[in-house]
Amino acid sequence: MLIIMSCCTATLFVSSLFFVAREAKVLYRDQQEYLVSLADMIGRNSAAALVFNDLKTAEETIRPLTQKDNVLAVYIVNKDGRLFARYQSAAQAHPALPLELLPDWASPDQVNQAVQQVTREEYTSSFLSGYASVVRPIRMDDEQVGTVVIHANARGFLNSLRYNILVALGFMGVTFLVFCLFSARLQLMISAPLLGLLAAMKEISAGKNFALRVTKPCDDEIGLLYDGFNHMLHEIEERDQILRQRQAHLQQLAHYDPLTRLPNRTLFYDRLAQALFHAERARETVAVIFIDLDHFKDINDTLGHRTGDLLLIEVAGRLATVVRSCDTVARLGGDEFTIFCQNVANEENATVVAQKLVALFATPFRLGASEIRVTASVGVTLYPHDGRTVDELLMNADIAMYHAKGCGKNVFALFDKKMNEHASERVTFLADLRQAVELEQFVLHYQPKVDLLTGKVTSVEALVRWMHPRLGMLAPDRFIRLAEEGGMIAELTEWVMRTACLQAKAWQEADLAPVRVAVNLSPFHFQRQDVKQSVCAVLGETGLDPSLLEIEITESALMQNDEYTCRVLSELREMGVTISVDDFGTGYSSLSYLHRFPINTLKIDRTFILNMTKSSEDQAIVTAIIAMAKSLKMQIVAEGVESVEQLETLKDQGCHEIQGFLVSRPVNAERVARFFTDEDHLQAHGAAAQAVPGETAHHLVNGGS
Ligand SMILES: Nc1nc2c(ncn2[C@@H]2O[C@H](COP(=O)(O)O[C@H]3[C@@H](O)[C@H](n4cnc5c(=O)[nH]c(N)nc54)O[C@@H]3COP(=O)(O)O)[C@@H](O)[C@H]2O)c(=O)[nH]1
Repeated sequence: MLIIMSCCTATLFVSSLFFVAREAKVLYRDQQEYLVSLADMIGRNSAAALVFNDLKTAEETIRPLTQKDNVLAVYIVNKDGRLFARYQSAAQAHPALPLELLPDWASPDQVNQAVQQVTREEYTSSFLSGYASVVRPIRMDDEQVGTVVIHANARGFLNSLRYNILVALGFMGVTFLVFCLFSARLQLMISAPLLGLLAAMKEISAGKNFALRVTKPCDDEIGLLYDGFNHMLHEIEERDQILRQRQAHLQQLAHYDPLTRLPNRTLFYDRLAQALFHAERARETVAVIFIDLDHFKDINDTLGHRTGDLLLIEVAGRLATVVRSCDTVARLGGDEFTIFCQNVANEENATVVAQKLVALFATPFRLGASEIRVTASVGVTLYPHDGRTVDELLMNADIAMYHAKGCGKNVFALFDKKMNEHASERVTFLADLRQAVELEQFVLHYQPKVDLLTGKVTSVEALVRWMHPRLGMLAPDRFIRLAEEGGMIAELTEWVMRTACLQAKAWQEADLAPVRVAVNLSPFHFQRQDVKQSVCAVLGETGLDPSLLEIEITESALMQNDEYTCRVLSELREMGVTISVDDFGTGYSSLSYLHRFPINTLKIDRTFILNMTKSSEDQAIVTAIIAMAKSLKMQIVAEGVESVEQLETLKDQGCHEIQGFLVSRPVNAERVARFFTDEDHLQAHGAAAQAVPGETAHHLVNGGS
């Protein structure tokens, strides 16, 4: 704008200057011509007066000039060079003129000098100084008879010049003003849309609102610029949306459990830390609750992971109904859930929440067509009483939960400092077990299975015991689960299998009747290890005939990953190994499902045998299992037979074999070998049963052990 305005102003100035100068020149010429014509007219009129030395006429000639207010002085000089006639204006101030200074009797030289002086440039063309003069000869018949000198002021010329300059300046000013207005308008036309764009850009970048759009003011280049801007915004908005979606997804993944959509461990820790911070200032109590489902692993193993997942989702939904909106329910992983409740008034209130949580599991979970019963063990700890940090509180809630599990599950426990001792005991116990596996601090006891028709021992079950250096001989219930959790079960099972096979081989070599030995396989081990490979290795190592090895797997192990299970069992069967299903009836398997597996034997769980004589339902279950197994051409073993009454009922039902304290408790290898005779081990019980069944059974149990 400045450059354009400067150029235009300069152009205007130069052009105005040019026109003013041109006008001045014309004015000057007009003025000159006027004076010359005036002088010539005086010369013509006074020529005769000069010739005839008629002063009066000459003065009359110049008198009209005195009326002209621009004429300052008029001099007529005769041919002798003397001042003949003169007129000098007294009214108008003017500088001293050369002839004015001369007296009437001045000599011709003086007059001539003065005339010469007037003739000189400064007096003839000094318009700008405000005066003009002309010197013209007076002629008569081509002879110069005198000279006329006129002095005039150039006020008219100067006024005209001033007027012209003023007009030019006025024109310049108006033009400049119009130009300024026009250019301002022009600038507004260009800059207003750009400023609008700039304002929109600032608004968008401040509010990060990329959904905003600008309305284009015209269809020219600026309109195109607006279109481009909107297009750019559209692309940014799209990318922004994708970015936000991805960020939200990442946020979700980072802070929420994808299965249950509950907060995960990270978010729970974060929220609990904040809650503790708040509680510290407000002097409030916070309850931290740890919930673990009982036997969830079995459900997962038997009904599959899909069902397990559905159950976890249902559990998550139920847990959320117990707490307030300000509390947080989270899933730490697996079947472990945590809750913290803010501003809990006292321990009683925390107890109420824990009771409600346990009660939540009283109603079975309906998953599709099936109904699942699951319970939970709940541990509760309180801030600040039991701990001040997130880690401490969670650890104590976990300890309390383990304590609840130890108390028989499906209960809650409030943290007590004494529980810490139990927890550290567990850690010590785990370390002991690890060492025991390394040092092979175990022994095997064997329990015979007896054929109900012949009364002879068909096989023995190898049952492991831990010879703990401090605690003495420990039953497997005390350490099998721990070995599974501690990742030692495969090593332990291999030891059991190798020892049992070596023992069976030893019995065979001692010319005892060949007895099959049964080994328990943990479902954990079965699913995660190459079972076939370890069985082959042990058989190869010990040289035992595969037909003398029996593998017992639980019903739950059978149900998980059935394709894999079926393949492994078939391979073992092909090798000649006998396959038994342990604890049958406790799982969730459909009876018709069994025929798909290469199973030799079903072992009816001892809980059914125990109640069989008292409960008609258990009796019916046993009858059904026996009938079904027979139709599938499977061998039936009844576990936990303790009384003659049970023995007789099983006989009547057509059960094939029994195992239990009635025959013998699990005993060491030497003692169990006494059963490997042709003797009918049931005959005595039959007779005894007639007499004093309870006593006989008791005697045998003790004797067997
Ligand atoms: N994975 C492995 N599991 C094993 C191994 N050794 C044992 N176990 C499992 O531990 C559980 C407990 O075993 P245990 O304490 O040895 O108890 C066995 C018997 O003593 C008991 N039994 C036998 N007869 C009776 C009876 O008449 N009454 C009664 N109350 N109990 C009786 O039953 C246990 C054997 O049961 P089962 O295996 O189902 O045949 C137990 O689940 C073992 O399986 C191992 O090496 N690996």
